[in-house]
Amino acid sequence: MSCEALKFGSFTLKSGRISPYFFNAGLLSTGPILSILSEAFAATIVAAQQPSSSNPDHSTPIPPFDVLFGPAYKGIAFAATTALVLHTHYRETPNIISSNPETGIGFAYNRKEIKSHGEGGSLVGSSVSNKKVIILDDVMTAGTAVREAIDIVRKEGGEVVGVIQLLDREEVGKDGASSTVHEVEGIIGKGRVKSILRMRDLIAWLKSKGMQKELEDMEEYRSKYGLKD
Ligand SMILES: O=P(O)(O)OC[C@H]1O[C@H](OP(=O)(O)OP(=O)(O)O)[C@H](O)[C@@H]1O
Repeated sequence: MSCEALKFGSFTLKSGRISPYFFNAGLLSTGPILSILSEAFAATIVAAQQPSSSNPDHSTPIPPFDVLFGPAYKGIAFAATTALVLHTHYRETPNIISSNPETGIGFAYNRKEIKSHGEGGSLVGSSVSNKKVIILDDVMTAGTAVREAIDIVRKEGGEVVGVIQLLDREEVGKDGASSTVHEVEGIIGKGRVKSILRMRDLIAWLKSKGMQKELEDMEEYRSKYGLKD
């Protein structure tokens, strides 16, 4: 909220839903905030790699991996800075990396525009061929960006073993039943989509701050579009 990446009010989403909150990760754009953010991505990855008994939601652990992929544009910074944090803070942690620990975790991203000169192609950064890859992004709505990223990685011969999003809005899809998270897990495996924050965390935080009006609006939205546990 301090940098207005999270706003409360009335916002029309891509889905047409009128949301009482809006998240614009493009405003997470200073050194201190990127530092907090990449620490959180790295810690979420490492927690998701622990055996299910010590893993927060007891799901199948994400296996050791090689490359972080950030969908253009906003995902690019997340992948780059998290690769850096995994190197500076976690390189001694066993079994994070499936390839040579000396090389460390790579990062890659897609181009939105086709480039016909120079190296060409739509993938930039570390090769994902025969590599295990984790995709990082801010939020999924319909899941278009993440699906596209999965396709790019697969086309290049890589395997997507996890998706980490910054915020899970915990909403039902258009059909009123499944969520985008469930749909993406249908592609890459159950329990392989993780998030740093969930809508329920925002609600708990609003409660702790006594922000009554925002809390009521969020509860109302959740009763309409929220995932049923
Ligand atoms: O699940 P989806 O329906 O794809 O929506 C989520 C995507 O949309 C936003 O990016 P956008 O495509 O606007 O690109 P940007 O990062 O260049 O702003 C966001 O950063 C996600 O990548």
